[in-house]
Amino acid sequence: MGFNKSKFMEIPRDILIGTNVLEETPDFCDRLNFSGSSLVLTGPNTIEIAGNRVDELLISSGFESETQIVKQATRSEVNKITRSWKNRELDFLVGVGGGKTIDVTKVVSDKLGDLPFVSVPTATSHDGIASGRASILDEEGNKVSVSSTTPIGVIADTSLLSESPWRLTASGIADIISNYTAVKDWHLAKRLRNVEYSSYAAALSEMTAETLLNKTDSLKKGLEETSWVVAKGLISSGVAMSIAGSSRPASGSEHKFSHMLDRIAPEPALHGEQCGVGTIIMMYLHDGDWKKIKNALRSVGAPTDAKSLGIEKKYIIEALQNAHKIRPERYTILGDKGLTKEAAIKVAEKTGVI
Ligand SMILES: NC(=O)C1=CN([C@@H]2O[C@H](COP(=O)(O)OP(=O)(O)OC[C@H]3O[C@@H](n4cnc5c(N)ncnc54)[C@H](OP(=O)(O)O)[C@@H]3O)[C@@H](O)[C@H]2O)C=CC1
Ligand SMILES: O=C(CO)COP(=O)(O)O
Ligand SMILES: [Zn+2]
Repeated sequence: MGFNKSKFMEIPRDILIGTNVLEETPDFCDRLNFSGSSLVLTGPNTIEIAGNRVDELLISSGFESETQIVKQATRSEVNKITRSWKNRELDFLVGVGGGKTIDVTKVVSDKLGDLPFVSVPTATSHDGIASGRASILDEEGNKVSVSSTTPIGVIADTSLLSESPWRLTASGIADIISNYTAVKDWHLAKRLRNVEYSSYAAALSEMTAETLLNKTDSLKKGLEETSWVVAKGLISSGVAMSIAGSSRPASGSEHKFSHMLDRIAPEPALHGEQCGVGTIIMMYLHDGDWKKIKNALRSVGAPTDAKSLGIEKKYIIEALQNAHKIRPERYTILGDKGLTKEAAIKVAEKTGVI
């Protein structure tokens, strides 16, 4: 009989971080006592950036390795990959790419009987790098956050990460900053709805956002130091989710807003970018220092309004009106009824988002 994963506080066993550490992938796999056959799951672009290199390194060190491209983070993609590999000899998985690829790797690992896997982010764009949570689109096209396998190891190559497009890094910074309102929402839900709350997870999440916010002036494109700082923040945020056993410490009303934009906007922006703009608005609703959030996002070049998100104002308003319908059991500042159209316009105008 399997254990109930929600009772586990799973965190990665080993995290390798530093310059050119991708080259140490086979040694890292040895250290994790892996042997035999691996499957490298990677993205259509990231296969060239790191996926093929990981595959080559494993093969040249005596592992058997095959590669498969993950096209999208959907349930059908997960099922397709699982079906093709479930009767094959596989000892471990390696997820190489952005948030979507790593999320799919987590769920495939879960479906293959908790097959151990290593997370190899190619960008510091999201805080799922080290967490056991995954966001997957279901058959109706709705994003669902599921508990899945936590990576047993993480390889964060700061030289590779520092060469990724700055837009991805800025998005990851915004995903961390969004912890501010996620924690405020969680605390509110504890007071009003008596929900399960972890002070440790909340404190870690908030401290991670605070630490990064105080460093935004030093975060610069192409600087390896920046990749170190952001990667550590993303890992720390992932650990907060593991302690909580849910994404609560890193996902509140601002994430609901982003998930709703993913559903309704014809061309959504990046996950962290949308969450960052959501944080400005939700901070305003919480009567917090939303200007500080906005200035920090602006200073790293992350979007702060509809125009820089590349999303028409009407979708921002629609998303604000409907965000509360995402995962309705997760109580936030948006309440059970959400914002009226008038309130949505008002808050978006006041904060300069539209
Ligand atoms: N599990 C969790 O706790 C969390 C999950 N998420 C999820 O993660 C996803 C967001 O992740 P994000 O990384 O922003 O989005 P994607 O995974 O969609 O990646 C965005 C794009 O960047 C490309 N890319 C990645 N690395 C590089 C690089 N080094 N150079 C050039 N291009 C690169 C990807 O390539 P390619 O096409 O090859 O993939 C992709 O085209 C969302 O689905 C979100 O829900 C977000 C936060 C937390
Ligand atoms: O994006 C996340 C944390 O940053 C995960 O949150 P969700 O559970 O809302 O997908
Ligand atoms: Zn997020």
